[in-house]
Amino acid sequence: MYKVLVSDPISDLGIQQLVEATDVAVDKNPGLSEDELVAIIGEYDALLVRSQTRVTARVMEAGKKLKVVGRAGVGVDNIDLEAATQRGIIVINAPDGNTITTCEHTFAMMMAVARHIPQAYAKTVGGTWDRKSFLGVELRNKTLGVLGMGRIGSEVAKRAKAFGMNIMGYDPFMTEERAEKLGIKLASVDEIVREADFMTVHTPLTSETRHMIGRPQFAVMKPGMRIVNCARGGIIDEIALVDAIDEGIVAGAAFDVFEVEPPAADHPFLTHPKIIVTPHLGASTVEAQENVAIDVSEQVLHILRDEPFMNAVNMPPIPANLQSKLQPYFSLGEKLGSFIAQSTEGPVQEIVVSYSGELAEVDTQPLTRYVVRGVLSHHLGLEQVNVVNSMHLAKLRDVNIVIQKSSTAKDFTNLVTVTLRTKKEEHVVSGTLLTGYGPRIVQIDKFPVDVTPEGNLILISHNDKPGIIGRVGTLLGSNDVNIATMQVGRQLEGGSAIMVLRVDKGTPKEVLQQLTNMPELNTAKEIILA
Ligand SMILES: NC(=O)C1=CN([C@@H]2O[C@H](COP(=O)(O)OP(=O)(O)OC[C@H]3O[C@@H](n4cnc5c(N)ncnc54)[C@H](O)[C@@H]3O)[C@@H](O)[C@H]2O)C=CC1
Ligand SMILES: O=C(O)C(=O)COP(=O)(O)O
Repeated sequence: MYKVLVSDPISDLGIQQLVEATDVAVDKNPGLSEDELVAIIGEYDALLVRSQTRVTARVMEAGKKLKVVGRAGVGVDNIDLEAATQRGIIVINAPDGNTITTCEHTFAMMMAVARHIPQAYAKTVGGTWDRKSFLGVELRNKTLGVLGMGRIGSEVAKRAKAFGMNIMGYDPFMTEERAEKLGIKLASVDEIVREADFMTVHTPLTSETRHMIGRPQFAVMKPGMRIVNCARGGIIDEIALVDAIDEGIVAGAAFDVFEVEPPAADHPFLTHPKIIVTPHLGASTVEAQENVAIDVSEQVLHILRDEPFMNAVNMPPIPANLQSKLQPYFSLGEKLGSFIAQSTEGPVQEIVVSYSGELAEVDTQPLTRYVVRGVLSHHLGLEQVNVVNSMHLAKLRDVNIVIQKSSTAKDFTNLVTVTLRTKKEEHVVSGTLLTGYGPRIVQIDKFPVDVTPEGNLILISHNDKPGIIGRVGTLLGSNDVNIATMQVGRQLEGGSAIMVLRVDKGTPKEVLQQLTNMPELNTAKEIILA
């Protein structure tokens, strides 16, 4: 039974599929402190959060069984991604479910700041009928600068056009073609601050975006600018903004997010007459909360059940068409890695993965992660290594990963070859997927073979002499080790050769030793492929 902890207020309807899953038990416990979370996280396989719970390195460390942290929303700045990656914990988010909702909140804020709605409301309900103090401005014919043209920024730009606004957009990944399609002008931050009448930010908070609007930008800003932030506190320098308003540069600001949340009681935004605020409500609609909770629950279920999943934040995304090409090779890649690690002695120095045939034409990075996982899990344990942290763990241990590609694969449509170099020796294994037969190991070092990569194997290296196969069979038989299949590979008659035996159960160490002691037999290694 998988245990899932929900530590922020997340839509009940959205997590229904988790609650109803017969292999999952869900506990809801919102509002935990870091210490409280650390105390209980050890028993959970998955953690579901929004933006309040801080999933720190301490929480990850205590989460001994933790496989996935699911963020019902977009921003993952409350989750220590580095710590998650190191521990092989997958972090997923629900990037699409709250786009429209946050875009609509941005408009609510933009119009509220243009027409002084919160200030006018407060005065009216306070008993004062004041029609003079709240002269507003129209959006029509004004220029809107959008910093960050991702999901939300693009939706904001589309809607702003309906208001008759001219739009300038800045995003490092925005192409001229896309800008043209959206009917906006690509511009730099500098151009936007100098020319726009309204500005809205929709980037994540990163070292690059922190204070991207600060004193130098306010210094050259078009007077009368109105600024909206429904993305992350800290993208706009809060103190510099207050000064810019007081100096008459900025006419008003609408903020949904703060550098520190909740803000201190004496935060200048809370009392400034030209700043309006909401308490991080961008994603807070019934629809968005259901959407993000449904999306994240679905992916968490996949991860817990070892099924393919989407939206991992600490792993590069795999496009769907690539996923369908690579998926069948994931298990083969991991088994080749595991096979070669078990058959090669000494500390690992280099893993060379060669892809030939059609595989050489696609991005095989995701498959390489499986191969590396296979190699490292032999040394570090299967629990420690997964496809999220396999490359990271290899790098930490100074293991060099080399990728080679060749468009021809001799007799096969595709071939994956893994060479393992240790301080002591070097071995090679190749595998493929045979249509109708499934995965096969087709070469071990220089010997062609045909081995199904599963179960308990014994890999023997020997000299090709009469009688040796019989003696191996007799020894195993007399020790109650039943041989299911046997493959022999050699290059030249009487030369060096290998034997791969599939046996029904594990082979005791003493038996392997007795095999190794046989004349004409060089090594005998047990290889277990799950
Ligand atoms: N207030 C709220 O409740 C909510 C806030 N958000 C926040 O809104 C922001 C945007 O969300 P999405 O549009 O879904 O993300 P997204 O990932 O689709 O878009 C972010 C865009 O910012 C761009 N970007 C990154 N660095 C940049 C830089 N230095 N300058 C300009 N652009 C840069 C990226 O290229 C990307 O296109 C995130 O910070 C997210 O956490 C999202 C949902 C709700
Ligand atoms: O999705 C995001 O990035 C948000 O900021 C929404 O945060 P929330 O889930 O409302 O705590």
